[in-house]
Formats: sequence, structure tokens, C-alpha cells
Amino acid sequence: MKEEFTLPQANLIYKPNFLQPDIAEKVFHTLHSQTNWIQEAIKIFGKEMMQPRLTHLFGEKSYTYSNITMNPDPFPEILQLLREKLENFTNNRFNVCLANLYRDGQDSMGWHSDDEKELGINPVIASISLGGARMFHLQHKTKKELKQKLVLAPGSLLIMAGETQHFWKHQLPKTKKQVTPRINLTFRQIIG
Ligand SMILES: O=C(O)CCC(=O)C(=O)O
Ligand SMILES: [Fe+2]
Repeated sequence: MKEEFTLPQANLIYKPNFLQPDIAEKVFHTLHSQTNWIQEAIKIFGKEMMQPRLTHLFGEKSYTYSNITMNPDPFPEILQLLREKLENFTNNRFNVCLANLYRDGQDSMGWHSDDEKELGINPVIASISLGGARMFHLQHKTKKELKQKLVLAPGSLLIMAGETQHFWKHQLPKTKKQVTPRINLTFRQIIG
């Protein structure tokens, strides 16, 4: 099954079963226990604060966003396999994977677009979800009444492509619900 969302000025594909449940579980536990997770300080509007989540960058290029530069560790075997599966599925290349660990419902990611210059004009962002399911919100930047909410289930793949990052922002909101830890892997292609 593959769901395409027909939002104006966006190109989104959601595939709930990109990974089999047993594989998704195995990848979650391997990355959860073997990654050197760090909590970065970021500067937003000149104010320094800690990110409400843990992160790690894998791949072949460093990546700068929110005034921090992350230097990658090479892809471990498990991410190399996922990268190949994604490259076959999307017909795109990916050279970094930003891993996010949301430890509980208080961990989150605020509204943003993945529109850094080094991602190119219309980046293809391939986002794999593992562990606890969480809500994901999209909102059009100028037509604020245009919104979409979806549940990112474990083993799912969400692809944001085309003009999505120009016209839409997205967030992973906090939740008061009891949730188990979630890992999100966003594969990107850094140009240059
Ligand atoms: O955790 C998610 O699903 C969203 C992650 C995200 O938007 C990002 O890493 O840029
Ligand atoms: Fe994002």
C-alpha cells in the first residue's frame, strides 16, 4: 500500500509498511542501543537552548542547520542496507542520515522546513519511523488553513519531495499521551 497526499504545492508519499514489523523492531533496538546519541544546543533567534530530543548524524557529509554543524560517523551496516533499499525505491541518492531519538512525549521537533541551501532546490527527504508511533503535522506557510495530520507508524516511510519544503512546514509535536521511544531516520542528499 502506498498513499499519496494530494496537498497543493506539495509532493508527499506515505508508505506504512516500508519495513516489515520484525525488521523495523530490530533496526530500532540496534540503533537505540548502539548509537552515540547526543543532545545538541541550538541557537534560535540568538537564544541558546537544548534540543528537546537526541540526535546523531551518519553518512558522508557534514550538515549545518539551526546554527549547528554536525559531523557524521560513517553509515553502520544496518543504515547502509536501508540507504540501498531507499535508493532503489525512490531512484534518488542519499548521502546523509539524520537520526532523531524522541525519548518520550516531551521530546519533539518544532515547526520548520528542510530548506537548507546544501539540500538543493527541491530536496527529496526520506523519513523512516521506528519504535513508538507519533503524530506529524504539516501546515502551508502562507495559506495557514491548509493543514495535514498523520500518524507516523513504526516501519513507515514518508517521502517529502518536489516543492514541499518551499510551501510547507512540518513539526513533530509533544504529546501528553503515554508513548514509547521513537527513532526517526531522515535520509537526505547534501550537494557540494
Ligand atoms: O521525526 C520526524 O518525523 C521529523 C523529523 C524532521 O522533520 C527532521 O529531521 O527534519
Ligand atoms: Fe524536517
